[in-house]
Amino acid sequence: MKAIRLTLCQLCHNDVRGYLIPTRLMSSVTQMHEGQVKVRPFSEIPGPKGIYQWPVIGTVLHYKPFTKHTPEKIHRLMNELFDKYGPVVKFRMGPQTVAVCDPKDFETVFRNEGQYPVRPTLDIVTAYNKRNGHKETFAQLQGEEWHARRTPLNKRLVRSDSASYYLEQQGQVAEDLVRALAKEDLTAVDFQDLFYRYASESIFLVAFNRRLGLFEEEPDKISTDFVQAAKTSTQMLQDALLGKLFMTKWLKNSSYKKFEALLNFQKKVTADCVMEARKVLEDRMKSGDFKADEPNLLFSLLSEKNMTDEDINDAVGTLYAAGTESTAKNLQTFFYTLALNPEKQEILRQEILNILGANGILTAQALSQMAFLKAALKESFRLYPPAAVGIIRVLPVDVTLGQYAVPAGTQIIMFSPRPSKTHFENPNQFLPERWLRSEENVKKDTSLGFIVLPFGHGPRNCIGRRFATQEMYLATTKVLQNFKIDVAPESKSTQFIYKMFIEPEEPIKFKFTKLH
Ligand code: HEM
Repeated sequence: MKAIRLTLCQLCHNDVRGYLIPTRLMSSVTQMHEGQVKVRPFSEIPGPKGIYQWPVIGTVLHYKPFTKHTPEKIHRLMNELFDKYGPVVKFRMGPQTVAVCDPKDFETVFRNEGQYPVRPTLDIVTAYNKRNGHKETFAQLQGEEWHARRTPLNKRLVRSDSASYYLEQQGQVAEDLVRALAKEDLTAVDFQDLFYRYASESIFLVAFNRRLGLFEEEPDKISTDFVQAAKTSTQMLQDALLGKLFMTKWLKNSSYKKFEALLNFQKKVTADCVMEARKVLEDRMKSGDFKADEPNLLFSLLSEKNMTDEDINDAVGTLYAAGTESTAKNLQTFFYTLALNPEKQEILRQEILNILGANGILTAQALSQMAFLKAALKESFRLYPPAAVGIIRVLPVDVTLGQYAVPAGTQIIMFSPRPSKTHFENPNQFLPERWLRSEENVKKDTSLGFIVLPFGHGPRNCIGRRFATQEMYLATTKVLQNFKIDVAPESKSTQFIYKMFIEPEEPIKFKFTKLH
């Protein structure tokens, strides 16, 4: 089962002979180890052997009915492999893969990822784009092509003030969420749906300059159809990531046709919304009401000479798609963590009330003072890592991981959920305070800074991280100003699974009790 396509060739799997590091490798290794280190060849990396190393079958054999594991619980499989084989494991996850769990190795990988980090892509998306004559989606590209498409977005999404421009508008969405949570008799599924609507509405207004209206009594049909199409296609992408739709690369089977129809519809709505925004922009330009440093993302992209309409549609469509489930699911997990830890929830509420009062609105200045809020979210990310195998790289150079030589072109998984538990005192406790004192800890060992990486790291990290955190801060401050968060007893031992991002095995029965 080849779930993942590598765009760099995998020619380099020949063993590295000789036990001392060759001179051309030393640059990457000497940063990590002093003096000459004995390096063992790639062939000696421990892991399942024999048939487990065969293409397709080697991956399939890790899961039911051959083992007790399922792709959604890949974190358990990974932990089992590390328990058995040590901190560097070679196994099949699609291609032959090396998985590491030591933050020192994460540091080595990131220091060697180069200017254009390579992350594996999804075959079904590439097949769709090729079959329909579209350019490849920017998040699927590699090398200079990826860089050229990411650069204009970086400029507008990653600057510290890029998200704060939307604070007020996104704050109104947080108020809609609070009103919806105040309704009685909401079920566990309703809560899940509300978090989804919140994330969807918030990022849609950034990407398309308008509201979807999902909190209205009767949302517009186009909006609900668009959201449903995005939800279903994201679920299909999750299946593809877990290796379930690999035939769609070769066959236009029924799954592929469904995916194609969903994407065609989303592309049409996206193009209509962007065209509408272009008309508004043209009017503004005619009346002289447009400056070169426009802070509005869509207007700013539309005024960029180096971007075609197709590039812009792809960029904002990708931001919407990548920014919905991710934020919804992680917001839900954060609320769950706060519900299980009422004393910490109270400390956080007091911080919010001290800075904002009972009804105040979050501003960039207020946010800069909320150290406990930021520490609490980081600690929630540590306890419940957003993605199990979310950070993967294929390096352009050979490196040494642990004591093993890993050739360029190998798929490398950095499994951060494990050091999130092994490298911290009282790892199962929710202790936001540990991040308030973290400066000195991080100074002691730089690799510790590579453990809790909810948004990845380096030039290819999550481009939407400022928006994701802003939306989570907005929702949390508004909700804690208004409610006490609790969960029903049966949800207190919720197990989490991964479908691209973390989600509860069963929907969580939240209880939002009004404070006033
Ligand atoms: C809590 C919410 C989110 C989490 C946990 C998350 C996590 C991640 C991670 C782990 C990566 C891979 C990074 C790497 O390989 O180093 C990523 C990539 C990406 N994320 Fe997010 N993300 C979130 C929200 C968002 C939002 C709101 C947007 C859009 C506004 C977004 C857009 C993207 C895009 C486009 C990429 C691919 C970037 C590229 O390939 O250049 N994400 N995200």
